[in-house]
Amino acid sequence: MDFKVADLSLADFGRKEIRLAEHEMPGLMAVRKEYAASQPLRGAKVMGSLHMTIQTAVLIETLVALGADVRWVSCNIFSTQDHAAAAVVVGADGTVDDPKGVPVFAWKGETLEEYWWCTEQALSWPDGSAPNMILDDGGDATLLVHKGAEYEKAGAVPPATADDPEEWHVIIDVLTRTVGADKKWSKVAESIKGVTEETTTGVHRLYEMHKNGQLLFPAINVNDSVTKSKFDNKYGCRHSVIDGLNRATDVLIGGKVAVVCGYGDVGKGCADALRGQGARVIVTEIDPICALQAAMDGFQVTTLEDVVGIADIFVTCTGNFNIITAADMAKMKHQAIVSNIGHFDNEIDMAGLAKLPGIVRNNIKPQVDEWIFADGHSILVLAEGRLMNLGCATGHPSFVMSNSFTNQVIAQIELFTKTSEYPIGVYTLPKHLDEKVARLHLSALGVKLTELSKDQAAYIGVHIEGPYKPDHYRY
Ligand SMILES: NC(=O)c1ccc[n+]([C@@H]2O[C@H](COP(=O)([O-])OP(=O)(O)OC[C@H]3O[C@@H](n4cnc5c(N)ncnc54)[C@H](O)[C@@H]3O)[C@@H](O)[C@H]2O)c1
Ligand SMILES: Nc1ncnc2c1ncn2CC[C@H](O)C(=O)O
Repeated sequence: MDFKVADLSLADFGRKEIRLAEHEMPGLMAVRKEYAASQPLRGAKVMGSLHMTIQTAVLIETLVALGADVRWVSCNIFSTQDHAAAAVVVGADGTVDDPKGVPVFAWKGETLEEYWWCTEQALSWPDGSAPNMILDDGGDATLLVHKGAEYEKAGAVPPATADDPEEWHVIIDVLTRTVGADKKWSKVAESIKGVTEETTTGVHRLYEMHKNGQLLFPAINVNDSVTKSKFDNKYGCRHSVIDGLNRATDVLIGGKVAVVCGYGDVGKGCADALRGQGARVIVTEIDPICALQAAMDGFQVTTLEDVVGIADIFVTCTGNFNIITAADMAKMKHQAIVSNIGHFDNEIDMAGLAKLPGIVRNNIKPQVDEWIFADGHSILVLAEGRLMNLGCATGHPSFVMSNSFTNQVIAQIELFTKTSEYPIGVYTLPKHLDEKVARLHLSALGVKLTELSKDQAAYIGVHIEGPYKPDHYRY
């Protein structure tokens, strides 16, 4: 079995934490039980590109329990938990000397070249065959397949230019090496029945590709299951943004001024958490509705320009780019903390910061850098601008990821077993499946649902067993 992880001897530690996590992931354990006999993913060859954490290990082993053949990478160079990766490779029945688990290509602290090498490895099986399903988070695996097929069709790979980001140069290098007469990427694209996408930014990429007529296979937007984005994005970040700040800096948050850029699902969770720690939280927004929500939730809402010189902590969560520029950072207080919890690292202009005259990078510890400006003052940047809850901490806890990942498994089953019902396009799961995911998580929290009477159901126009809301309902 081919794989590449940091240290296989960490497998025993990882297995212990996977066992604890299973207890906190009732949705995944329930679908393992529900589908154990029918094996709906038998024949599925799933390439996964999603943060290689203990929670993801439970997801991977659920896919395998349902019959899937899986290969895995992380979707971020800092988010892998090495003991989780080791445990997945070794497997529950294997040993370090005789691993019987799943091929994983991931370790914490990958270079960009290594990251894209890992993605390339996981997209091809040892026998030369290709995956027939992708489970993506952010869309990097989907991007590599699409660009490879596009350039094979065009007959050439365009060179990266000096203005292109460093990562695009790395991607072009991979494609220049692999695009050729054998039509490797076109065959991969033809083999794939569909992709299930985890996150907001990845979903945005899918809708853009489909709008431009470029999408090569159907996609399920897992992010917009209510039991994903209104839970993971909000309550998950509410938990893990503080974890990231504490593990990175141990700075007191109470009494400080914190700026949250973006008041969507993630921003709502982050602002709530920072206020809970006693910070005075200021929100920036472009959307009048989200800005009004923030104001009515009691937050000051203003522009970054107004507060960049007085704030102590910055958290970007917009899914947009260049939210905090190098010029902004130069104006910040001494030892202000700058972080991003959005999917990609382009929310903070790290390239612009590194180019400032006289700037000095002083590494404090892994994923914590002091950047010292020519005038002598400095700021602390977390995880090199990459998502700090996974770069500086361990991401969301298991229970909230169980909601997200139960949606992922259901989406994989939908797309793999009912492909003909999904012509190329981007879909969300039907509401009854969303409500099913919620139901699977209620008893663990001691929830006792009220039963609708027949008359009440008729009165509000729903079936007793649901769905309980129309598709246009906003939770
Ligand atoms: N780190 C994690 O664990 C985690 C979890 C879930 C999602 N995410 C990522 O976090 C990001 C945000 O996700 P979301 O679900 O909250 O998205 P969202 O679309 O719900 O919220 C983003 C908000 O940012 C606002 N915004 C956009 N540009 C802005 C700008 N220039 N200034 C201020 N506000 C701006 C938008 O109006 C929107 O309200 C995405 O990249 C998503 O993939 C990360
Ligand atoms: N613990 C986690 N394991 C895997 N992925 C995680 C974890 N915490 C946050 N994430 C990020 C995925 C999240 O659903 C997203 O939308 O980015």
